[in-house]
Order: sequence, then C-alpha cells, then structure tokens
Amino acid sequence: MAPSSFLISMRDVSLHVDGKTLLSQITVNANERRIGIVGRNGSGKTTLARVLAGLVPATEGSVKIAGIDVARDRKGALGRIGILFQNPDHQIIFPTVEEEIAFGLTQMGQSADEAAQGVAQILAQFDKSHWAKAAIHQLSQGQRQLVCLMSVLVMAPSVIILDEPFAGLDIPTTKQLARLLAGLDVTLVLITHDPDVLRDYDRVLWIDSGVIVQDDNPAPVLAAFEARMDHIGDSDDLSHLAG
Ligand SMILES: Nc1ncnc2c1ncn2[C@@H]1O[C@H](COP(=O)(O)OP(=O)(O)OP(=O)(O)O)[C@@H](O)[C@H]1O
Repeated sequence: MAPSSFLISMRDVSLHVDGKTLLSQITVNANERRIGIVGRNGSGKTTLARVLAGLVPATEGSVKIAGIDVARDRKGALGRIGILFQNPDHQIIFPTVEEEIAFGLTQMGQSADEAAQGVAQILAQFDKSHWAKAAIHQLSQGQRQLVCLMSVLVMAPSVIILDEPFAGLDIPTTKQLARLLAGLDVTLVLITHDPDVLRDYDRVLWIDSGVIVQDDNPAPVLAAFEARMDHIGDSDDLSHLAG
C-alpha cells in the first residue's frame, strides 16, 4: 500500500537535538486501531509521541496523520491527533474545566458559542455537567486526567496518543479509564511500561535508543521485550540506565 493510504505514516523520521540523536530513521505505516509502544526509560517513547503529534518537528523525514503533515499544518493536526500526557498538569492551562475544554475548539477556529456547545456536550456525555465551572486545581489527579481526555475527545481526533495515562492513578480509576479508552471509536497509540495492557492490542512497537527494535503483533514483541527487561533487571549495574 502507498504510504498515503495509511492513517499514520512516519517515513524515515529522525530527530537531532543539540547534537544528540533522539530518534533515528523511524518508519511506521499503520492502520491498526490499537497500537502500543514499549521501551525502557529514556528510550525515546515520549519524544516519538511528541513528533507524531506534530508538537516537535522531525529533523528529517515526514509525519502524516490522515494525509496531514502534522508539523507543518498545525491547525489541521489539531483536529486529527490528540495527545494525553502522563501528568495532566503538564497540559492544563486554564483555571476552570469549561475553559480548558473549550480551548482546543477555539484554536480550531470555532466561535465561543460553538465551543460552549461542544463543551456542554462532552461534559454531558461523561455525566460531568456539574464540573463546568469547577476549579481544575480542586479536582483529583484522576479527575484532572479525565478533563484532559475530554479536552482531547471534544475535538474528535482520528488518533489519540496516550503517554502512560495510568501512572499515578489508583486501581479503580485505572480500570475505569482503561474501560473508557477501550470503548472509544478512535485509533489509540498507547505508551506504557505495563505489557499486560497491550496483550490484546493490534500491534506493538518496541523502541530503544530512538530506534525501532521490533514492530509486530503483541505476542512476539512483548515476549522479547519482557525477556530483555528481565535480563537487564537481573544485573546490578545502574550505569546502563538508558540515557
Ligand atoms: N528536548 C530535549 N533535549 C535533549 N534531550 C532530550 C530532550 N527531550 C528528551 N531528551 C532525551 O531523549 C531521550 C529520550 O527521552 P524520552 O522522554 O523520549 O524517553 P521515554 O522513553 O519517554 O522515557 P520514560 O519511560 O522515562 O518516560 C532521553 O535521553 C532524554 O534525556
């Protein structure tokens, strides 16, 4: 298939920052609906997510989502791809829930009235209409994570990247969020340190030192990844900590 017929198309993507190569020759053409990314601390997962979302332009190569060059066409990218970071406080910028959720919509060119309608709809969908005027800083971390997810979903993207979304959440909140994500009719790219979350995914990429080590069905990739992680974990030498 031609690269243009894939929802996600990364071609020969490299990223060099301050003379350091953070990503090297990443090529991924994907139409799968559930894609996992695994790798050690410092292996380049978050960096890849930021490049895929168009937040950081690649030094070489191209990144397209649904045919949109995400680094060049930022407005087009906003409606195609959303990103949810591990720590909601890294993406929340407004004091109230409704302002936070409305922001992306106005960035996409919607009027204040249109955005207000979108906000009301998404809050109602999650049974959280009573949160509209709530001060975000008074919500718990899991609740703030949900605000971020609603802020992404309200823009109806084709792809959502989730960077360790379960970190810091308790077991019930994790289960609720996992169930919610599983039910979404959207392509998910999930970065996680927990291989169990990815067992029923369609495809898993294993990244190490900014390159793709393996890209396949979950079973072979996760088996090889876990064996390698166990092997490294059994050694005591912290000097090999990635990065
Ligand atoms: N802006 C930057 N400038 C220089 N180096 C950076 C920058 N951003 C990330 N790095 C480096 O790139 C490497 C990959 O970092 P990244 O955050 O992508 O790893 P990760 O796989 O997400 O790690 P973790 O699992 O710990 O979250 C690290 O060595 C990091 O220090």
